[in-house]
Amino acid sequence: MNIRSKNDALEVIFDENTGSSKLIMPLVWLRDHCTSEKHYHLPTNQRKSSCVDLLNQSISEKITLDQDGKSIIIDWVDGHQSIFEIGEIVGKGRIRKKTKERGLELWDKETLKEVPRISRTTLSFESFSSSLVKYGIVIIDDVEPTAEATETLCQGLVPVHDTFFGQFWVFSNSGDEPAYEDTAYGNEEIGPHTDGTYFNQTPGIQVFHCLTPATTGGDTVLVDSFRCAQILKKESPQDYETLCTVKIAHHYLEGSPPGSSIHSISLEKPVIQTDSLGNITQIRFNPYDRAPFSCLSSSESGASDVIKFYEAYQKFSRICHDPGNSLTISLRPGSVIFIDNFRVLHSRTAFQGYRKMCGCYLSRDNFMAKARPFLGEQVKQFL
Ligand SMILES: C[N+](C)(C)CCCC[C@H](N)C(=O)O
Ligand SMILES: O=C(O)CCC(=O)C(=O)O
Repeated sequence: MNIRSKNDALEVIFDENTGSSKLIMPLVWLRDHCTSEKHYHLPTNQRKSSCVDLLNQSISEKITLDQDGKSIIIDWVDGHQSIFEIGEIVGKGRIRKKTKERGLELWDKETLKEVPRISRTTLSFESFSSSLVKYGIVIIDDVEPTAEATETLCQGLVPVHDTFFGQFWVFSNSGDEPAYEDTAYGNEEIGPHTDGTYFNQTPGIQVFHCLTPATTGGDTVLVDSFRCAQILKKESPQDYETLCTVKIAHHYLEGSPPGSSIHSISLEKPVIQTDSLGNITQIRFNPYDRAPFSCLSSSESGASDVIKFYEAYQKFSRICHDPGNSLTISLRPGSVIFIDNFRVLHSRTAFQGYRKMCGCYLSRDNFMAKARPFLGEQVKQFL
């Protein structure tokens, strides 16, 4: 273990079993991470500094290692002293390694033969959350086939994510239940999509329970869009990049044209959302609910960028529609499906006869808060 002052930073060289490692810690970063009482409110785990004076405070007078070489002690010019336990401060500061799949099992038709299932009678939040995080889908069986029982089950698991569709919905193609102006309330085929792309706060988890199946058709097709994005990246990195950067808006309109009006519209966001390390964090894909693409300019290069976007979007859409990448199931009364709406696309085949569904959206943040204690370190940080 070795420390060296370098202008406005501290160079730390330490042994990491496999050899020596070097990290350069800017002094301003160290002062910002001081967890002494002056800067950190322990009972709430919140920082105290508003940062108005942070750089002025970040001038060191003396930097020393404690006797056993485990902590760095910095005396700052304003008289404050910070003590940093080396293992802890390195853990906080090191750029998180890009983990390949963050504990996620990306799947296609070959690798996931069926949706993971749990019986309500043996249900634990641990098994529920680990399947949902790993695969983006899970079915709970042996549920009483009523809207009330489904609602009670969901409320016991995760708080509902409310939208203008209501907290809990019952919908069919009969016109008996309240209907919105969306193809979900008809019997035509709807291709793979994520829901609520027209909300800035995308619903986190989609729940469906088919209370009355159609006479024929009405199957559910599920697609792991993270896997599809991975395929796109491999086949065509440039198109992948385009979908990570070009931002588009989605909307939900009400009223028939020409009198239709916007009821909900999202800010422009990319189809593939990634974190700073390039990990995919969310896919927002709904070709049907896209708002007008306001992208036209007088420049030729602008026009070619627009064409590039359509080429990338078409390629991604084709991958998402490839039967080799999807799993088709028939939802049945008694079985409730939970779908990660940031990752798994759902679609419905056309159907004949009366069909009744119920379901709701669940809050993804609240799900994750409850699930984190059951998840591995890797997964906890990334989702
Ligand atoms: C789920 N529920 C039936 C209430 C509404 C369905 C909305 C589907 C819509 N096209 C979207 O992508 O959001
Ligand atoms: O009817 C279904 O099975 C699903 C409809 C749908 O895609 C939706 O509600 O988002």
